[in-house]
Amino acid sequence: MPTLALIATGGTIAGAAASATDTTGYTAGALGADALLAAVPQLAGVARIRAEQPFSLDSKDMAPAHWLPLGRRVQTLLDDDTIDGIVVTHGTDTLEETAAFLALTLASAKPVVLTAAMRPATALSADGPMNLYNAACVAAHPVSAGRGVLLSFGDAIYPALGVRKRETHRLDAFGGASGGAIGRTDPLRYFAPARHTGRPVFTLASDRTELPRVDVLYIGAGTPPGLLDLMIDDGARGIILALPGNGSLPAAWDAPVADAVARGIPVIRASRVGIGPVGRKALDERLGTHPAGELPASQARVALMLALACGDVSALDRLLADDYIP
Ligand SMILES: NC(=O)C[C@H](N)C(=O)O
Repeated sequence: MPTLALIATGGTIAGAAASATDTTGYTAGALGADALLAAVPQLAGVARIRAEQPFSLDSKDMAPAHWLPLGRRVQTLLDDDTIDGIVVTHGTDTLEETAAFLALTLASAKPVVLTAAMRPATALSADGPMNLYNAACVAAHPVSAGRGVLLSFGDAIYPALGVRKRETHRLDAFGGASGGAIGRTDPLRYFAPARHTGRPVFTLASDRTELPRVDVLYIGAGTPPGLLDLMIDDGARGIILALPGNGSLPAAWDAPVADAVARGIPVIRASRVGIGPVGRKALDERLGTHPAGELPASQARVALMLALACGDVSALDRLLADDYIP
């Protein structure tokens, strides 16, 4: 029987409310890993599970200061010959950021599977127990090896890079990049490859405690381009523009963006549209911007933080190239 490490970090999957019908007024991260495991005795038929709880957070409060030790701990467990795979339970709100961080920094062919829930553990028809069971099945199965970091959620399996929360309340809250899910857990099967398969794009120094600041700026019709300088003057070292459509830059932004790039501030063109790629355009050559490819703005931000931390902004173009992520 395989051995899995369960790293519980909080979230609604570990949430508790005063009543079983309350799915909004609950405390995320109220329950520990032992309670999550106790709710799914069927896990005993899937794997031996060693649980640990580095923190218990509502994921809205997750930050790079949590990603860094989490990533180091996951890598240590991956390097342990007695561990066959890892399951990370997490809140849904910033799961896409943590997933991207792990996908871009871990080095292993062993499965690393994130999961979460939309209803607290105390709710009628809580989705957490089945999501946890499925995530353990995914992490324990050899067919999941070499597919990089995955999200198992709502009977679907997504590659970490490109995944995004797309619904505020529905149980199938996540969507993938243009290609969507690469597998399902009803039953477990894969029908598409994952292109990012566990080789790290960025390798961080082991004593790092923070990442360079990168901000996301949502561009509405008529948003003043002067905001760019305000963010840079306030300390942003890189900028993600969440632009209309397929990453269309309003003409008034051309000069300020070119100026920011000339001052050494990398700028990534992402989209404020929920799903779909942002490909390279002639303006990227002209202004020195990078297209986000299939990454949502939230994950492009993580990628740029890592690129700046490693002094390797050119890695972004390899990472974000249109053909990199399925
Ligand atoms: N569904 C959830 O997990 C939401 C929760 N606020 C969290 O991200 O921790």
